[in-house]
Amino acid sequence: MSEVKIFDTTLRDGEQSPGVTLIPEEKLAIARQLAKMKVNVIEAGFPISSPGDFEAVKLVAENVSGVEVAALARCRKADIDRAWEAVKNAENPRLHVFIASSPIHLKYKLKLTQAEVLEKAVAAVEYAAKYTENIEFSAEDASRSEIDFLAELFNAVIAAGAKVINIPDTVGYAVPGEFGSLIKEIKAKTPLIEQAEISVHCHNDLGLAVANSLAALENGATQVEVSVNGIGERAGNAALEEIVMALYTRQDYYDLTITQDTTQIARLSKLVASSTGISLQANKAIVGANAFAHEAGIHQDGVIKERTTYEIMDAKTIGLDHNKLVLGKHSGRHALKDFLDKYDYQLDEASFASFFSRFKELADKKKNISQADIIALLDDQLYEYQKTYELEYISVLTGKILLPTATVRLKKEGEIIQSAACNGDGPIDAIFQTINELTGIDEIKLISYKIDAVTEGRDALGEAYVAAEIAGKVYTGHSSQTDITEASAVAYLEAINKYLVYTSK
Ligand SMILES: CC(=O)SCCNC(=O)CCNC(=O)[C@H](O)C(C)(C)COP(=O)(O)OP(=O)(O)OC[C@H]1O[C@@H](n2cnc3c(N)ncnc32)[C@H](O)[C@@H]1OP(=O)(O)O
Ligand SMILES: CC(C)C(=O)C(=O)O
Repeated sequence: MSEVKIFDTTLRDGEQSPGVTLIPEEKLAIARQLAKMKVNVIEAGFPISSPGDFEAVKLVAENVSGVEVAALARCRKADIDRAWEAVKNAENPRLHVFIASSPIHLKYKLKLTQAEVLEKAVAAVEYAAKYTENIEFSAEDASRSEIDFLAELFNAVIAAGAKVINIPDTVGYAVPGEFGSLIKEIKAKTPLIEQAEISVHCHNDLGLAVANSLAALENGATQVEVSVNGIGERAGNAALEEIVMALYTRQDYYDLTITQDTTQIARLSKLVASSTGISLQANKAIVGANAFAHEAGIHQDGVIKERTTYEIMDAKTIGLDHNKLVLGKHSGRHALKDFLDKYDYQLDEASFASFFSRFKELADKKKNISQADIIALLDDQLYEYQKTYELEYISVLTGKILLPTATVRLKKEGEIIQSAACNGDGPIDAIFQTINELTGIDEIKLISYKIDAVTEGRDALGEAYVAAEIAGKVYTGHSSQTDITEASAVAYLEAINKYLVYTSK
């Protein structure tokens, strides 16, 4: 079994994502987390590109241990000098030099012949070899290059001292079978190939970066270049988490080993998302919010009975606490029952059947059903409660220079009581405090309060949710009204009424 080396380029190619700039301290924090995950190589930047990037590479090189640190350079002496200056104090520094090899790049961009490119590449590797033996050479746009020239180029740079030859699919043009064959052919056509490691660097323009990288690994590549969350130039790079988890999960298929700590993935992904501002789509493989969530009843039933029916990975292996069963329109009885068991609610068969119907009705109406929604629905059914207090009238005065003042009139068992309180941190707080005064229950701790718009437009229904702790137990209330102050007051009274039913038993 050969070991696959994970070369992470989040801090170099990842930072080439449009709109992303990482300050040196952010790069250091990400590099530390990458080292914690035990990636083999961190490409920390392209030092000639700016003083800030030079600083960042230096900071990473001098402060992160247990991992190789690489710096990128064009085939120019000034680039190589600058890259070495930045990376030289790393525990194991690597110089990564590159030049394009495809006809398109040679003709239009570099305006060089193949012979001139070969000469520049060899000269650059020989120059880098003055500093270190740890040299990686990349043939940019390799997948659109002529294979014989590519093999000749690789052979020449290996002779000049390159220890890793990298075969990038720079513009994400290759498809898996083709890219796998390219690696095989390069191996066959490059006489000195045994003296170097073969690396691949795939872009995701056709959504094939991971598939192409895996095809390359199956055909002899042993280093794969990746970025966290797949960020990078244009559509990005092969995603680190997807490559690592594919190799980890499919050990039955691949004859390859990895040495990374997969439990650091979730943390790393969050750190990169927050530092770069590139948030993740919910269905992103491995690290998206839905990657370990199940909503369909048949799937939830399967997962409750045996997790592996619908999960090929355990959420814990990437550092999450657990998977999620999301209750919604597509959920079934087993998932709802599981939720009730978790919260220790016992319902007989008839009550459960009616609760399930009410839950489905709510799910049809509401896009997002929260835990609080279900508990409120359940409370409604469980507490066939007597409404000790009912709202008769409410008025709230508030404004920029006014202290919020609420006047509340309640009906208590046929009798009208009224009070006004001029206090509170805002109009809703003033309402709640006035109700406390009227009911005489003042040891109420508001645990959560939220307002959702149930419908759209100026006449939207507002749904208020209240969870309040009274005498050590939590009671919930909810109410939908066009007036959100009224909805809030009714929801708050509902929680109090439930408490009164409970304590009178
Ligand atoms: C596939 C990749 O991801 S490669 C990495 C790409 N990353 C980046 O470009 C990010 C950092 N880049 C930068 O900050 C700037 O482009 C710099 C500092 C590197 C260079 O800036 P400038 O000197 O102003 O040049 P500019 O970027 O406009 O053009 C690139 C020049 O490098 C040349 N060049 C490109 N690749 C190479 C190479 N591998 N080796 C030698 N020269 C190269 C181009 O032909 C062009 O040369 P010319 O000025 O003689 O026409
Ligand atoms: C510098 C090389 C490896 C690169 O980023 C690419 O070809 O995409």
